Amino acid sequence: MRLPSHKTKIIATIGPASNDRRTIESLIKAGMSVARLNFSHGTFEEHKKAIKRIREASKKLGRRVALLGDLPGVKIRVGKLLGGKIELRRNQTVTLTTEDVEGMEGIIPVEFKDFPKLVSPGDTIYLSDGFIVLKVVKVTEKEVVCKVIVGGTLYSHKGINVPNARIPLEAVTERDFEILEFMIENDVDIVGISFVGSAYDVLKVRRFIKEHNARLFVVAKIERPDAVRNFDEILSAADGVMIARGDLGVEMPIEKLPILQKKLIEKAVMAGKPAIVATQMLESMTTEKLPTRAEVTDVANAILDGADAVMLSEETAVGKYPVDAVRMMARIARATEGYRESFGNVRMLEWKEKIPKKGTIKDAITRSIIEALQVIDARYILTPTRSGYTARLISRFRPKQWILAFTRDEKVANSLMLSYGVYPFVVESDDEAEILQVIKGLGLAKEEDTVLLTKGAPVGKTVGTNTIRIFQVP
Ligand SMILES: Nc1ncnc2c1ncn2[C@@H]1O[C@H](COP(=O)(O)OP(=O)(O)OP(=O)(O)O)[C@@H](O)[C@H]1O
Ligand SMILES: CC(=O)C(=O)O
Ligand SMILES: [K+]
Ligand SMILES: [Mg+2]
Repeated sequence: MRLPSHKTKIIATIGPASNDRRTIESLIKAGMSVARLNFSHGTFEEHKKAIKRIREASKKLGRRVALLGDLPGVKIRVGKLLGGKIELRRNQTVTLTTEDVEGMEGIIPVEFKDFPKLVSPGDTIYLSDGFIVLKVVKVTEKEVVCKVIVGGTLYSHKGINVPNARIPLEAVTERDFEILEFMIENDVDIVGISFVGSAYDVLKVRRFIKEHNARLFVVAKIERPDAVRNFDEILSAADGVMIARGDLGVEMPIEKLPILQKKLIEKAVMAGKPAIVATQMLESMTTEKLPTRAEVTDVANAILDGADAVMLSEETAVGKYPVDAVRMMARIARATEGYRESFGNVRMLEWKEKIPKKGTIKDAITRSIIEALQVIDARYILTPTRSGYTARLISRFRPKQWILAFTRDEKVANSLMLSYGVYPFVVESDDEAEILQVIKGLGLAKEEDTVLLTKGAPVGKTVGTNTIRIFQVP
């Protein structure tokens, strides 16, 4: 086999434009590591088909792909519009209604009965990730009459944001738990929790997963001010985080996004938890064959900020060029990754200094790995890992070598598909001989290649990673 040409993980959302066998295979070949199913859209039937196709394609191509299920959460949405869309013009009067009607010129149905209670005259309402802006003029029991401030084309089921409203709802809804059950039954690997406000929201999902004897890697989506404020506790409760810039860019002043992105990524990377950057990364490729300069630069900068993974949404869900979009991300990643040490925010040699000088065995091992990599020209870092933790700890330092992770557990392997520079393999036993056999068998290494292997040799009761071995492949 050949390892991917890029170490940054690429997440692609599967939707009407990509939910067929051929496109899914092409997405995998182009470099998709994780397929995202957005349960805000589509039916269980469609998602079920997507899951089956992805699993089959991944098997056929011999390329691991993890499944990320994204929960809808408390997002308020536009209902169904006649013909799928309506035009909104500046200064026009439009009525948002909670009645169950199809939308048309001047009338927009809202899928949330208490919507009129959330707003008062003078409030600003954002539609479609903020592309369309309305000002509230009048509120009645079932209607909110607005004036269009910024117009545009509105599509069915687009999101509605009212940044200052206190939404009197739990972040994780009853509907979310039904979907979570579907994800568990259908063997999804990673769950994305939308509109997390505090660690409590994450722990509720964790408890539900545990009660169902399931295991899902839990990603907290940071997309409202509360989540930014409570980021540290959310990060420690979750397995990974997503900077969901679509909603975050409406819920917070948009100009704060760039610095926020850098700060949050840095914290997540240091904690050894994958950081995903999402939304509008190659937005113009939804309709164009090539991205803008600004988009290419955005992807590259997210990588230099230290992101583990970059995500495509409508580009691959409903866009005209889903495969080209993934291919483009892979190209940008490949061209950028080599410059991490000189231009990046997460630099191995600087980060090494953040490891406590008086710390745990793991700290000592991590430090030794980095020292060793500076001295020898190793081909790979070979890491047996039970929970994925060791592989993620090493990934934090973004070595230029691939970290090949070996685990007995399919779920752990799939969760590692989110971590920068880690390529996971499922093995029956994680002893050295088997690992060497696997990599030689796959043609990844040849005799006399130098490799660095981490091990957990029993010391008293400890069986965590406590040993490194550097040797040439026999
Ligand atoms: N099955 C589908 N999966 C994903 N997106 C879809 C699907 N069908 C239609 N779409 C469109 O593609 C866009 C994808 O963007 P994205 O996945 O970011 O969703 P979103 O609506 O912005 O919601 P969220 O903030 O929950 O992710 C959606 O806004 C929607 O208009
Ligand atoms: C991905 C997502 O939910 C957002 O950007 O808002
Ligand atoms: K969602
Ligand atoms: Mg969102």
